[in-house]
Amino acid sequence: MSVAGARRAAAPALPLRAEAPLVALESLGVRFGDVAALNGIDLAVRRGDFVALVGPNGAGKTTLLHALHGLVAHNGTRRMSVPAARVAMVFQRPFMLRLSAWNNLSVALWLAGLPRAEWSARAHEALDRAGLADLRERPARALSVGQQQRLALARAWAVRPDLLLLDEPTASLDPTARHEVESLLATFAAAGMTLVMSTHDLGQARRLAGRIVHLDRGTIRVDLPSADFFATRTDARADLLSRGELPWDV
Ligand SMILES: Nc1ncnc2c1ncn2[C@@H]1O[C@H](COP(=O)(O)OP(=O)(O)OP(=O)(O)O)[C@@H](O)[C@H]1O
Repeated sequence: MSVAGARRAAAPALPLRAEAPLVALESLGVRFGDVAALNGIDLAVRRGDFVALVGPNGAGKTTLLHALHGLVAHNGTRRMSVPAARVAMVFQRPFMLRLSAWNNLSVALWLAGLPRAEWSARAHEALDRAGLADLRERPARALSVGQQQRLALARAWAVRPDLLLLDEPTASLDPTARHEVESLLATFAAAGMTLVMSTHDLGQARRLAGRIVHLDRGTIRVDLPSADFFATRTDARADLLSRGELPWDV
């Protein structure tokens, strides 16, 4: 069963749909000087969603992730339904402190304000989940890039964010490491985490996400359940194909 399918089977659909969105952007715009990076964005992310943001270079994907996080000045509205919601972000290139893998996790748990009594159990569980238990004492920066990215995901998982934002999380990885990261993300999704991920890999979007948002020049052109996006020959798909964003076999 696909990740989206597993999630549908596990989750009671109606109560989730009835809830207020975890985060909602309404008529949101972001400018950098003369550049309108985002314009008229209406986007509601609900608990348990796995949204893939797709679109060409410069479309506004990273800016939209930052807007969801509340990190950029904007016009329009950004609403979060959970007060003091935890939002975590994972980048294309993992950023590790010059500490052991274990201590990188401990620092994240400390910064998240979690009780010290919980740190050990959370760190063990997160490292196990990421397949890094044997590497816990290694300097994080001495790990391979793929291992560091799994550590970044373990670090995010350990604090149980309400929302996990991922900016092209596999763009720097070889196929094996990419597969490992995708498997880990699938376990996060199956556990009910809410994820929004930018990617240039439409195959990856199809494998992981339940919903595809296609951005172009700062506006949302398509926002569809993944099955509908890939089942229908939308203008967006044709456009992505022509720009080389979408391989022919997806
Ligand atoms: N800090 C900034 N200052 C000025 N312009 C910016 C800044 N950040 C982004 N932009 C511009 O905003 C637009 C959207 O950029 P953004 O990085 O969000 O696109 P993207 O879809 O993530 O692109 P890519 O796929 O290349 O990562 C681009 O025109 C970019 O040049």
